[in-house]
Amino acid sequence: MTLFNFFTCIETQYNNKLPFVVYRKPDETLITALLQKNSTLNITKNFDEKGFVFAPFDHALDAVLLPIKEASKIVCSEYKSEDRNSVKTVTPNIKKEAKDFHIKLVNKGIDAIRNSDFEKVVLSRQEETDLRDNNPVKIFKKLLDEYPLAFVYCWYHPKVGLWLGATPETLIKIEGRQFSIMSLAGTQDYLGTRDVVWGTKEKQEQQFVTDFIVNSLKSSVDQLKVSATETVKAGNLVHLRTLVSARLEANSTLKDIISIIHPTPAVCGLPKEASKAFILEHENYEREFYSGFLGELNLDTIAKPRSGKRNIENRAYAIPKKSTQLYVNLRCMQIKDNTALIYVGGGITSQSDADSEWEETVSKSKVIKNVL
Ligand SMILES: C=C(O[C@@H]1C=C(C(=O)O)C=C[C@H]1O)C(=O)O
Repeated sequence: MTLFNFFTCIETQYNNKLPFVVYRKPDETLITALLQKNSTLNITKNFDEKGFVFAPFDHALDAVLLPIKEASKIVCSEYKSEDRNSVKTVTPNIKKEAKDFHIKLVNKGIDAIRNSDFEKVVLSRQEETDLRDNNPVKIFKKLLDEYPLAFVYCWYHPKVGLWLGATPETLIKIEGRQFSIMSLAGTQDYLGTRDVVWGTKEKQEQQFVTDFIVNSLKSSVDQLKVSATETVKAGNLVHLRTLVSARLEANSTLKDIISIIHPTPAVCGLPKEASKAFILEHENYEREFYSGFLGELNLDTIAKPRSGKRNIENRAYAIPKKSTQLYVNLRCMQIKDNTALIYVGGGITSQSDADSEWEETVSKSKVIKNVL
């Protein structure tokens, strides 16, 4: 399909108020869109259908499914970045009350940690920005251009809303029974190199995430492996990242694994229930789908042979498998009329400093503001 036709189909779908998702996976060129043929709001409870899932932060709320059987799938492989002369300087437009509220919130979190209510909590805020242009396809293209290493998406349902983002964080990838989970936390501004020194606060907050993933999964998986921790670039920021991989035991389902790990301490806290209760009580807005997850669910794929040789015998061993690739919904926004609601947060530990945590959310908000 030509580039023009591809984006015209998406615009028509949006104008007709029909649900769709369009996305590009990290470091790939292929863009995929699923266009739902009706406006039904489908929900998944068991994560056993095939389609695209969009799940909220609060796992007590419903996850929306775009079922593959109710959708037309279109792809585009020839997208090239356009030179848009986009203005990159972001004018700070932050209300003093918003800053004061966030600093108070972080200090409340630090006090609760010192009081041993929990060890880590991720506290966030929502920032409103007026849009010069609210065309989702134009904004999606800018996200594609700016963030080639992110999972870039635009998701729409007339009964739910319009969301876009460019997230650096994978929640889980599963092919057959083999899976990997990302532990991503710790943030610094990117200053031209990934060769940076990390403080104990950042190392500890990321270690909390890795330990949580390993400890909560070790009894339901085999062959658990933990990678070395590295510094990764995500737009104007760098983070610490570790990958945990394993095989699902025969009697564990995707639903089991999701309910164990989501929301991870990268977006919620540790322990999960106490930090989540604090978030729901003290943040002054609803996270909805921010820090939830989204992605392809149980799609058919052909598993590649293990050997690098691409010969006929190898192809004979290629096995059809189900593949799930879910991403954490970060560096995202919701568009309502001419306003973008941008969502940003950061991990608070006993060593946090409220002013630095505020600055971290300001840096994170630039990921989205850069494209508006
Ligand atoms: C919560 C966010 O990001 C998460 C929190 C991070 C941190 O506290 O350093 C880093 C990456 C993400 O796991 C966000 O971007 O809103």
